[in-house]
Amino acid sequence: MLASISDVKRRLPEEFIDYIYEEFSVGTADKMLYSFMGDRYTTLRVNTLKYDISSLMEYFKSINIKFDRVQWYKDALIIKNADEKSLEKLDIYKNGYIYIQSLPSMIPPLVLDPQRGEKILDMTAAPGSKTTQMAAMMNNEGYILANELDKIRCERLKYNVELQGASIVEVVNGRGEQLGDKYPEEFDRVLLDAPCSGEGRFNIKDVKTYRFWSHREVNRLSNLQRKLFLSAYKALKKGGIMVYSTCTLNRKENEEVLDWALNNLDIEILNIDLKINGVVEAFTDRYDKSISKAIRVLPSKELEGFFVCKIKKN
Ligand SMILES: C[S@@+](CC[C@H](N)C(=O)[O-])C[C@H]1O[C@@H](n2cnc3c(N)ncnc32)[C@H](O)[C@@H]1O
Repeated sequence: MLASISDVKRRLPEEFIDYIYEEFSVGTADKMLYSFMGDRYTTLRVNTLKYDISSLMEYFKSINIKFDRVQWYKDALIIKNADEKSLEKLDIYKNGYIYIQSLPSMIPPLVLDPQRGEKILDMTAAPGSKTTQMAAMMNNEGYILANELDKIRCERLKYNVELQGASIVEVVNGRGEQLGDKYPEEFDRVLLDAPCSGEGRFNIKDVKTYRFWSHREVNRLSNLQRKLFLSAYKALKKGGIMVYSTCTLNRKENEEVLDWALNNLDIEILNIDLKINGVVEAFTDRYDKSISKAIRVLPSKELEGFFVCKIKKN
């Protein structure tokens, strides 16, 4: 039986649903709730270290896999008639020629824009979607330190880095909070794709996505995100660029972390140039107006929810 919006309201935490209707217009909130029914198209990125988009499209045509291109990213495809499981059976998957990744998750590396030869820190990196994307963007020239706290996820990160042939990546297992003191002002760019409450990826068919949500957990994460932000700031060279991103919707883990950072650190927020449908400005009603340069990807049938901000250290 098909799920309905009342199933979404019944299954997700009531306080979370109330929050969505308080923060967004009824029309937008309804659309977001529809998105929590799940069932998005599978999307992927070609690994340009091993393959290229033209060959991939030719190959998919030859095996009758239908796809759409993504107007803001030439290396990404939306797959119309195959799911993740069937793509995983293909040799191009097993050999690391493609990486299955949601579209919004591809945005933070595009915004960070790592350059060949640079030194990059990926502070919370597993399972490595963005680490491997950055290594490909840099054509394996430069250096990426990819850190992850969770031991099991760290193994997954190592596996993906290896499979994708991302040879400039060094994987380490530790607390991101400690890296700023360990590597002061060492990196040209830092990605902080922070641990978060994941509200943008809630799916009523997968209880793991929302089971642990609570206001208390959101507050805990907001505190952790500030510590990670401070560490990322310390590890960044003066004039360096960092990206702060989450896949969650609430203010505490997004605008409020930035507002805290603007009040306590010497940073400025930069414009994001990508033109993506379904993207809106961050909230500024209670915060520094420059926070409007950060973007919110609203969760929809096409995209999971995301928050992305580009920051310069002065
Ligand atoms: C949003 S996920 C990262 C996703 C990853 N950037 C990607 O694109 O594949 C956040 C990661 O942070 C890790 N983490 C949580 N607390 C951490 C900490 N204090 N230091 C470093 N990593 C942490 C989590 O285990 C999780 O793997």
